[in-house]
Formats: sequence, C-alpha cells, structure tokens
Amino acid sequence: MEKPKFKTVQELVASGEGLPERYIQTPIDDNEGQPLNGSVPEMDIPAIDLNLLLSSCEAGREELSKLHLALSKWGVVQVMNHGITEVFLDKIYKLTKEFFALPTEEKQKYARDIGNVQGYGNDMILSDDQILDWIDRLFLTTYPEDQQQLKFWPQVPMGFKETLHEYTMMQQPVIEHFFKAMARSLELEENCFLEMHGQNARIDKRFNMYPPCPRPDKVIGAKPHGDGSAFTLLLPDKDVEGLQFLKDRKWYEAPIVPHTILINVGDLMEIMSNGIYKSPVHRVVTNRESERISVATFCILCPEKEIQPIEGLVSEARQRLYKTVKKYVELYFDSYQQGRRPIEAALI
Ligand SMILES: O=C(O)CCC(=O)C(=O)O
Ligand SMILES: [Fe+2]
Repeated sequence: MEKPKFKTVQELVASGEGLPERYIQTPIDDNEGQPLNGSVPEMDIPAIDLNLLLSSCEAGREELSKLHLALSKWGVVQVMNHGITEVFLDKIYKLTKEFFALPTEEKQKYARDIGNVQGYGNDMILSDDQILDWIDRLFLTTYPEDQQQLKFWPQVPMGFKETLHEYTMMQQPVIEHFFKAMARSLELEENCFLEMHGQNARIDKRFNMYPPCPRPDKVIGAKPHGDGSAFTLLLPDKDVEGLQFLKDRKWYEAPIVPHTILINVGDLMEIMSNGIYKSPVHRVVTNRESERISVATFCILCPEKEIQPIEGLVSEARQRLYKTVKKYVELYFDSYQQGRRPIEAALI
C-alpha cells in the first residue's frame, strides 16, 4: 500500500530547515492570550491505592470516596499499588526512547498507510488548513489479538514486541479493577461498566515523542482534547513536564509521580456516568531543551456496542444528558482533528 508522504517532527528538526508555518498556532480562545509555555499551577489530584479500592474495610470506603471526588472534580487520578513493577515500567520507557532514537529508515518500516491510524508517523493530516502538533507517534491496537496489525510492531529495539504484549496482559486486571471501582464509587452494581464494555473491548496504545521545540510559546505538542476512550492509562515522561489539564477555563500542570499510572476519564465514561465523571480536556506543551515521551493506553469499548448513561444514574433530579451512541471512535477521529469536542455531538 502507498505510504503517506510526510516528514516527522524528528526529521524536520534534523533537516535544519526551520519551523514551518503549519506548526504555528493562531491565537486560541481557551488560553486567554497566555503564551503556550507560560507557567501554570500544579493540580492537586490524589494518589489512589488500587488494591484498597476493592476492599470493603473502612479504608477501602475512604479510598472510594477519594476516587469519586477526584473523578468528578478533575477526571484524573494517579494510581499506585497497581501491580506492575517499577522495573517493568522502566523497561517500557526505555524501549520507547530506543525506538524513537532509531534511524529514520528503520522507523519508516512501520510507517502508517493512508487512512490507517495504526503505525508510525507524525500528527495525522486531515485537512490543508490544520495546524499541526509537534509530535511523532507510534499507534498500535494491542487487544483483541485479531485486531493487531503486527507489521507495525517494531522488530527493533529487541524485545519491544514481547514487552508490549506482556504490558497489555498486565494491564487487563488494572483495567478490570478500575471499571469495578468506578462502579462502586457511584454506588452501582460493580460489573455494570464491564458489561457495557463488552467482551471485545479494544486496547489501543500510543507511544508519543515530542522533540525539543524552537518556539514553545507558539507551538503545541498535543492540542487540547478529551480522550475518546472509556479511560486512559498514561505513563507521562518521568522527568519532563508538559501535560496540562483544563479546569474552569484554566490550565493546570499534571504532577510527575514516578511509577504511578495516571488515569484520566475519557468521553465514553463521561457518557456512561451521565456526566458525573468528567472527561477532562488536556494538552501537552513543548519546551526548548528536552525531548518528552509518554505512553498512553486507551480502553475503547467495542465499537458495535451501544453506549449510554447507566440507568441508575438517571433520575428526576439528574436528567439524562447524553444520547445513545455507537461507533464513537469514528466520530471521535473526525471531530478531533477539526478541533471540536466530539462529546458535544452526544449531548441531548
Ligand atoms: O503525552 C502526554 O502526556 C499525553 C498524551 C495524550 O494526551 C494522548 O496521547 O491522548
Ligand atoms: Fe489524551
């Protein structure tokens, strides 16, 4: 199949050509005229103990209310005690860094095809007037197995494929626990989200690389967006900040807490929770000095399943806010690149 003609940001930097116009943001109204790299306060999100969340002791109940508070206020928590070892998480970071450090020709072996999101490349270009994000990425569906496109799974660095497979398997119990904990924190039957989630729920992974940028005041790493997932497990860079969340029209920096997993609510959970848990808008800013990497895991519900607010969360006092949606992911990709929030299309 024909490969798209693109230059990744890493190639652009290496070519020394200077900064193309296409990366320069025109003023955007939600940053209230602030330079993109202005300093912002840190958000006060709690670290939640995943093990404790499912325990019925007093401490477990307290943990559930901490979860409820954080997800309704920010839509984000740091999760500790998730059962994935520090050594293993470090291996994921190391392999991701090594992949992006490979020569261009090697990475291009995994370049995505036109019309396919899976594979290696720069920001997806969907229209001529789109302002591009300062990001290169490798996007892979890792579960279920019949949706994997193994030709995009890097052969080098050695062990990448196996580790990725192992990581996906290790995440399954974390995902299941988190779905159950969210249900319990909303006083729902603990399997209700998992049942809506469906057997063929998909897990997508995005390895993100943000090279150092000559104009962090005018160029963005990832434009403001909410995730189209049920929720996202994120390993943000361990040393380099840049991830910010929007709350009440103000940006806040996500703290770096090594070896925790940052979990943010996605649009699908916002719909299922009838808006109680928020899918937060977030962005990534760039900096002049350091590259930044992150690894995002998106839990996507089976696209054929209908998603709607859980009955127990609709009442006279809390009217139903969202329509029933199907194939949300397709709708998502179209709106996302046009800078619109796809979830608005689901509002009643
Ligand atoms: O790089 C990050 O920290 C966040 C990436 C992100 O928001 C995404 O991949 O959806
Ligand atoms: Fe995101």
